[in-house]
Amino acid sequence: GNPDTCCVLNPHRLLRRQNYSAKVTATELVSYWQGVFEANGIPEAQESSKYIVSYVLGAKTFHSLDAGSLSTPLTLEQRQQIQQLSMKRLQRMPVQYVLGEWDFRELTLKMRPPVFIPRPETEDLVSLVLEEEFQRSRSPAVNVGHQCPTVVPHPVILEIGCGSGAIALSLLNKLPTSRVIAVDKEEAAVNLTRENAQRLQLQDRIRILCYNVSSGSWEQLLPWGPVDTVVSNPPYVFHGDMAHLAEEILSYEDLGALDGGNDGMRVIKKILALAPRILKDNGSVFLEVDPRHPEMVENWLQSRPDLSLSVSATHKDFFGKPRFLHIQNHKAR
Ligand SMILES: C[S@@+](CC[C@H](N)C(=O)[O-])C[C@H]1O[C@@H](n2cnc3c(N)ncnc32)[C@H](O)[C@@H]1O
Repeated sequence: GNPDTCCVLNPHRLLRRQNYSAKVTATELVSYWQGVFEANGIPEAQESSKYIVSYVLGAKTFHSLDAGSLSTPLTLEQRQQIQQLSMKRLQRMPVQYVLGEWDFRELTLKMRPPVFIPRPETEDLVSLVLEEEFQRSRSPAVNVGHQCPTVVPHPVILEIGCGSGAIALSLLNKLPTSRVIAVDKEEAAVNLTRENAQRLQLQDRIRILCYNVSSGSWEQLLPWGPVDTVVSNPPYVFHGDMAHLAEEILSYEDLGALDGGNDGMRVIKKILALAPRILKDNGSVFLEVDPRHPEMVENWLQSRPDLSLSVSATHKDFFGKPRFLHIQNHKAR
């Protein structure tokens, strides 16, 4: 076959042909690896290449590199590290796992397969919880009389399915008087949340438990008594849609983090059945869901009046799709 095509499809051979004493700049290496990724059908070829080169140069984004770093020839070690990381991307590993870290809101979190990589839309789920907590802290009901009108509440938040800890740790970071219980059924997720909490010095206000919402006993979730808020980005993909997910997801991420069963509601229903047992009166549940779910959840809650929960608001994601549910508890436990 055409040797050039052959080399592009086989980057080892192409790299051997490169002159290792040549001076190669960051900009040139970005184009080089972009070309290799494109020739191999790797999605987001340019972005992947930029992230890898920037990471090795100690920057978050290519955009943030100054003119000096862009024009300085890379060292052999840097080029070899870029090659090593790019080889992983060529195996369709998501760039977040390739780099081993990713940003979520203002935090940099460690990432490790197969623990679910936080998605950008989930940042909006965190914003909704923060808005509610800020509103509560301003509400006169939380003041404890004349002696101490400035007392702020100390919300207790439960996150179900914490993955890497993105939601739980972002909430702790923004709510300095809050405490969070973060649970996940997977040991790998619990360990990664723990590591991320420690790296971010947020370990003192969090309890991290291996807990399966389908089988665990609710008493375990109350180390600090009834909770103000339950938040979850549960597995909610309809089982029939799983096969259409990108190869990056199917090969590297834990599919148990995504597969919500036939109607995507398997774990959602477990969370809603648990919520009234552990929430304070007027406590809230915030869920990220599929756009088909808000109506399905409303119907299901109507068929379960015993849960005393109702949808109080549905919020849209940045594409205008209904993706976030605010559900409220109405009665004493
Ligand atoms: C979509 S991921 C969300 C991870 C993280 N909260 C985020 O937004 O990046 C769902 C998480 O729920 C966990 N999970 C799935 N089923 C569960 C169950 N029955 N009980 C507890 N956690 C569960 C998965 O292991 C996974 O970490």
